[in-house]
Amino acid sequence: ISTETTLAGIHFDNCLMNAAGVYCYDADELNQIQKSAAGTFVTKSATVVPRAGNPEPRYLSTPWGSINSMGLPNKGLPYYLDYVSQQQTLFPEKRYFQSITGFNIDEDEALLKQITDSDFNGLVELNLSCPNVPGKPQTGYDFETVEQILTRVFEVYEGPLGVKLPPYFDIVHFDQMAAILNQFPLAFINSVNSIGNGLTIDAATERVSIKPKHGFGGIGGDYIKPTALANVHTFYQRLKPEIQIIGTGGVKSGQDVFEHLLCGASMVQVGTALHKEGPQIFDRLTAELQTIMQQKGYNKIADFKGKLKYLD
Ligand SMILES: O=C(O)c1[nH]c(=O)[nH]c(=O)c1Cl
Repeated sequence: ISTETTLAGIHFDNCLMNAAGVYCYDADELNQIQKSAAGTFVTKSATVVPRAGNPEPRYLSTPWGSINSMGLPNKGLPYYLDYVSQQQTLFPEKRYFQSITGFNIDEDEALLKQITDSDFNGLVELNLSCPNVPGKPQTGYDFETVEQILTRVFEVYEGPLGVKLPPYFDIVHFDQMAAILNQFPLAFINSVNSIGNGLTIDAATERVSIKPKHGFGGIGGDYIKPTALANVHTFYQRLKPEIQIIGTGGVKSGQDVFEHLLCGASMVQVGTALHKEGPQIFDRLTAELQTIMQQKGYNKIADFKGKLKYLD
């Protein structure tokens, strides 16, 4: 029973990994993922200059998930490129993900040029769910800007690259985004990022849970699994087969992993549940997935990937 997978022609021993932002801020956290049963890791989204991020409290775990307005705290791209370079030397056969996000198209280009000029041999995850120009929606919801960014990205970068997308909720938006994405030689899309601008409150103190943005933040965990599965499956139906899908959102059990794969994901990321349980979660998720596969008579992911059945 194998939970290995292939993405962009690259083989990973396990289809499970962390979601950007969780257990990937610095070398200490990344080492813990590296030592875990995860097949690989992705770094915290790196920006042109290091960022402290928003004032705390900026993350809260709730019974059904999480809310966060971290504000992109990160060590800056050079730090992560150095770390990954070390790991590439230690584990020459493994490939890692570098998440990046610019605050405009020129920053995206600058980040990609830095990666090109380094010895990075992994995959780039361009985070489109980041704050955009004030007065415009986040980049992932600004379709013209997405098209402009991807045009520029593929003029300057030649390695395997995918985009991290926010969740969509309208079928026409799925159609519009798929039409844009299918124009480009993307290695993958990662669907979904947190559901933006949720609000959790403490009824006892009558206060919001986190400090930034008057308590508004991205929602993760159980709350978002139905949205995540719908996004994974809708893009699986619409994207050209060369663009594979990383499924993210609401994964905390082997069954959740199975459901993402059934919807068409080739790789599955874990965020909120990893934050709660720690990197040993990957042992549990792998074992639970293998048990489900065994019970169903599946030996490998290809036996069931994308084979969700309809009732019609
Ligand atoms: O506040 C954050 O750092 C953050 N938080 C998220 O939930 N998703 C993101 O893409 C980012 Cl960049």
